Parts: sequence; C-alpha cells; structure tokens
Amino acid sequence: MNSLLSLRDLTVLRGACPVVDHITLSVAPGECIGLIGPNGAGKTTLLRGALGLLPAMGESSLAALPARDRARAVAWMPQAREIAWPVTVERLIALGRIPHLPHGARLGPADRAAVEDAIARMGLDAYRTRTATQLSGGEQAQVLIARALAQETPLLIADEPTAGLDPAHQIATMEVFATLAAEGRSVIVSLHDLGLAARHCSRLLMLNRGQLVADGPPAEVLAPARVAEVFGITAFYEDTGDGPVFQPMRVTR
Ligand SMILES: Nc1ncnc2c1ncn2[C@@H]1O[C@H](COP(=O)(O)OP(=O)(O)OP(=O)(O)O)[C@@H](O)[C@H]1O
Repeated sequence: MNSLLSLRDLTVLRGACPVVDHITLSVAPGECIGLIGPNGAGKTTLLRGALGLLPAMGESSLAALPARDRARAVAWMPQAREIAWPVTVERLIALGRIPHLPHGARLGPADRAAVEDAIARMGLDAYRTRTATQLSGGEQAQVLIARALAQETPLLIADEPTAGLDPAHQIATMEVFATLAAEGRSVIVSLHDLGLAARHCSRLLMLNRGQLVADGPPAEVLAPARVAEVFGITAFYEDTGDGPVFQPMRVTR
C-alpha cells in the first residue's frame, strides 16, 4: 500500500526541549485522521514539522519533497485564517490551483472543474462573488477549506478547521472530510472537539507532551483511563445506532 505521509522519529525542538518527540507514523489512502491532544501537546508543531515548515529532526516524506511537488501532494490549511487581499471568494478558491498551473498560465477546464467541485462540496455557491475579506470568520474558514479542496491533493492537512464554525457547518465540514476519505484521499485534521473526532474520524492520533500516546480507531484511543490521564476529564462514550457519541463530562484534576 502506498503511503501519503510517512514520519520516522520526527522530532522538533524548541530550545533544548522536544515539543514533538520521536513521532513515527504513516498515512494510507482513504483515512480520515483526527489529531487530538490538550493545549500545548504539540499538534500544530507536528503538522508544521511534517510539512517541512519547521526545522525538524528525523524523516518526513513530505518535507523531503521539492516545494512544487509538495504542493501537489498535500494541501495545508493553517490555524491562522489570513486572507490578505479583497478578492472574490471564487478567485480565492481558484488560488488552490496554482501548484497545477504552468508558470503564468490561466485556469484550464480541469482547474475550473476543481474550483466548482470545491465550491459545491463546501456549499459556497451563494458566496462566490462576495469579497472574501468581508465574510464572517466562520465563512472565511469555509472558503479556505474550499481553497484547500480545490488543490485536489491526495492528502489534506487542516489545523483546527472547525474552530469558529456553528454546529451544522462543523458537521458538514467533517462529512466533507469523511467523503474525501471514502473517495480514496486522506485527511489529517487537528480537533479539540472530541465528539466530532469520535464521530467522523476513522483513526485518531493522540498527542500528549509531544509524544504519540495512542494511534488507532476512536473507540480504542478514547478509552476512559487514557482520556482521564491525558485530558484530565471523564467522558460519556457510547456506540449508538446512529454512530459513536462522545461527550466530555467532568474535569478530574
Ligand atoms: N515559537 C515557539 N517558541 C517556543 N515554544 C513554542 C513555540 N511554538 C510553540 N511552542 C511550544 O511548543 C508546544 C507545542 O505547541 P503547539 O502549538 O504545537 O501545541 P498545540 O497542541 O497545537 O496546542 P493548541 O491546542 O493550544 O493549539 C507548546 O508548549 C508551545 O508553548
């Protein structure tokens, strides 16, 4: 099976301290992976190190790629949602096609189809002529997810993409990711909402103090003892007829 990302002993130091500590994992096609862990666990640092955006020790298959190849292998949606120019939504989403265009070339039919597909998946048709900088924070987040989708990469990595979205848009976004996985692409998404992680991800990576403390199906990773130890909470977890339900209940420390 070909891997879309492979990390071997990836380590990122801040000063002398490893904030990502010897992480080894690999991502196969068709996975919707949730990256979870408390504040400061190292989630963003792991993602940025894997992408080659931060100096890291160890190996990352993506960081090793030349920039243009990397932009065709992975789309990255960072936590900071900065839209620099007052362009239309449609134009901003079309920027996701840049890695596929020869230098200076205009969008071709395949590029326009990818933009339309991204707009449809994110339900943004009514927004396409709006000025992106004038949208609400949640609307901007959806547009930036659409731009990443338009990049049509085998792997999409998104850092807290559901933060600031209302419940319907959170669910819809996670369903878009799960659909990409069902189509054979893969997604790594960092999440603080463990309910969304339990419900929509096929695999969870749990980080604590820079270390990968669990990697597997949500029901295994979210075992009560581990959730108590890592997050300091108790939680309700049940596999219902309508899928898994995870609800944090109490702080235990
Ligand atoms: N530029 C930096 N200099 C020093 N320490 C840093 C720097 N960036 C991050 N850190 C530290 O590295 C650790 C991991 O940070 P990181 O942002 O990866 O965590 P996170 O799991 O994404 O957290 P959150 O859920 O709060 O966004 C934290 O302790 C943070 O304070």
